[in-house]
Amino acid sequence: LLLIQVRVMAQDIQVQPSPRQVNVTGKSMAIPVAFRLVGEQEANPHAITLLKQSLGDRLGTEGFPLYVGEKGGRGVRGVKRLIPDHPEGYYLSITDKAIMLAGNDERGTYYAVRTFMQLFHEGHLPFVEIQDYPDVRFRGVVEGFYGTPWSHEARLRQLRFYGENKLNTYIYGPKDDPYHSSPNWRKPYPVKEAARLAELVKVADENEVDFVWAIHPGLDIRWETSDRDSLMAKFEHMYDLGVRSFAVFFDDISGEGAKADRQVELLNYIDDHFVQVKPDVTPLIVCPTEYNKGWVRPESGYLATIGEKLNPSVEVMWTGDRVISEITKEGVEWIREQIKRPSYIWWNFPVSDYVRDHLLLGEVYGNGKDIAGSISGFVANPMEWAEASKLAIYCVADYTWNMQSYDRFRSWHRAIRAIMPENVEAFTVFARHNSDLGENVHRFRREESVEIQPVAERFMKGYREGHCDERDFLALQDEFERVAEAADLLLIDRENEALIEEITPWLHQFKILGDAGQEVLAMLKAGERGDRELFLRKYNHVKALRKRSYELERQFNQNPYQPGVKTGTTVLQPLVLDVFTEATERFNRQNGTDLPLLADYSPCKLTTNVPQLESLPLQVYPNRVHLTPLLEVVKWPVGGYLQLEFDDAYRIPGTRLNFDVKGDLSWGVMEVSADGETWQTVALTRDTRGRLNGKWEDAPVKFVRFTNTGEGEQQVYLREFYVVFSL
Ligand SMILES: CCCCCN1[C@H](CC(=O)NC)[C@H](O)[C@H](O)[C@H]1CO
Repeated sequence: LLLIQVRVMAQDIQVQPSPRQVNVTGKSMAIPVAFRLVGEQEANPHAITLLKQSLGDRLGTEGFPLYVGEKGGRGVRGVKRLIPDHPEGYYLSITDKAIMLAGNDERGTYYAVRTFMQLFHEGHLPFVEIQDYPDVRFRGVVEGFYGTPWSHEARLRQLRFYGENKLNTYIYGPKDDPYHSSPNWRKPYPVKEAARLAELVKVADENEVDFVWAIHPGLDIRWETSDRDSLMAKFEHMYDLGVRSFAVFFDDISGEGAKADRQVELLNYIDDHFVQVKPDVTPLIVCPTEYNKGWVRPESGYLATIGEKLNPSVEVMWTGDRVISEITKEGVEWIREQIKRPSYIWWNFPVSDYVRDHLLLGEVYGNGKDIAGSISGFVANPMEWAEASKLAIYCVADYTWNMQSYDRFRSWHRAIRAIMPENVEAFTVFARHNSDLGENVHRFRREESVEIQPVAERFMKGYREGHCDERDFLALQDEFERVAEAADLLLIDRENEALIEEITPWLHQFKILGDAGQEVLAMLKAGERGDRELFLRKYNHVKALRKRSYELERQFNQNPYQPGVKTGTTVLQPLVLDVFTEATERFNRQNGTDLPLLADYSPCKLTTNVPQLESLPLQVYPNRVHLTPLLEVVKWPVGGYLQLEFDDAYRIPGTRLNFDVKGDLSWGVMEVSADGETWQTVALTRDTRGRLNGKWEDAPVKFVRFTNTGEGEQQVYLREFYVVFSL
């Protein structure tokens, strides 16, 4: 056997997640042409399958000895005391005598094989000894977001990805699956969906992932035996499909379902009569109603009830100090006191169901590296974009396996290489500028465009003071060129089509941003040189790009919450707008022109003869326009009208107004028109909260107005008035 003395250093050992203890001798050998497998009968069959898949026909009864198995198995007898005594721990050694893949348990053996497969480095096998085990017991993903649940194919890809990255938990809990939550949590899955879930369980097993099926009964559960029996029957149904891990989610509910003592009674019943009596079911998991510190009401005694009365074997989930928050040592130690057990972290990142127009592709950071001792699990709640979520999931795998050695940038960069090996540079540029959330209800923010941000700030400051720093100018131009290049390279990428399909709207938006950035800088230069003709050419091009950007926003990713497609919102987009505005204002001053500024572009403008509404600002979103609510009483005279005029003809799938008046609104009428001449009335219906809702589904219109056609002046509060429009 040719012993090639290729030097191998510890850092050459590229294993993901990073192993705990690695000793190298510095030597390596060529990969043997044949391996003699020892221990096949006793070892974890999934580990054997994986070995066979990776070694193929090299594996047989002759050749270099390859021992595999769990502690106590004959094949790994000699290294028993070297195997770390931790769940999922393993000992791996490669010498010129033999290869040893020894697990502390079945999953440990599987992970030893996973690590072994990554050591085939350029045709050599390094002589190495690894002792490894994970920091966190349960690691993975909770599909627990609002919005379109992941597809079956996306879930299969996820489970294989978890196997590769030593994640051992996938919790199925999509909020919008009617059989997970109301109204059908009591019903068995229809045949087709049941078969798909059974397949997911099988593929999860093969990848050593616990498939946890969660139920979300709290919206309409009644605390009677009939509903308890319904829930038990549903769990039996899922057990028959192969599910061996179960969860009950009581999050985002109020009323009867939120009562702690009732919840605990049900959970203990499930634990005593289902989990503990079945031979092979893992500990029950519950997501409590008070699942973050911000929502804890001490007088409710909710957490105290959980802590004192819930069976100690039940895992309790926790999202941290707030719904969306970084997980700190102080925070997990606080909750551990309350619930009298380690918490099972539900980390609400990279979930984006409250900023649906943004992609969260940034680094995973902000969580303590010293929390392992106080938590039992750590699962990430992802975006509805499964492939795009893999960036963060990869980093969570790294972080939860070996916290102390976790390096947020190195992990993020390795994630990019793992997900887009053919387009690392382009995807890095794209991810760098698609990571912050923008303003949002949870006030959770992430870094974005970190490298270019100081350059942009310094350049803009200088430009406003009258000088244009050439070096910064060139650096910004280079960055916008890279943005445009990255968009085009990724749009034609075929190595990960599922990912490209998810992010295509954002790639188009990114291309427009790259072009607009280059053009707005060219416009600035033309202005500096007094080249009017060129300035106007660039000015018009940027306006056109802006309009295209708006149209993209109205065409893709439509949803009732944050429709549209945002990219580079924290640094690059504001920079384009700032340079455009400053250069245009300067041009207007120098040439006595009044070229409108970009900010003026809007698809909708307001006209009214009600004095108090004249200067009412509009909140214009890609497919919704809101009137800013007014706190004072509005005096609405007879014949007074408020009119919205759009730049194009649109359908009006929804409109809502709320004047906070007790009686009906017989004095007012809502109408639409395509030409401002002939008008049709929109029927309005009052909902339970006194709001008037309407919609227009006939021919597209350009005008929407509301008029006081009554007998006298009305006094109203403009609480809410919005119109949803779409092409
Ligand atoms: C005002 C209510 C906001 C709740 C938001 N949470 C939900 C529940 C949750 O976090 N459970 C632990 C969903 O999971 C969702 O995905 C996530 C973030 O938007």
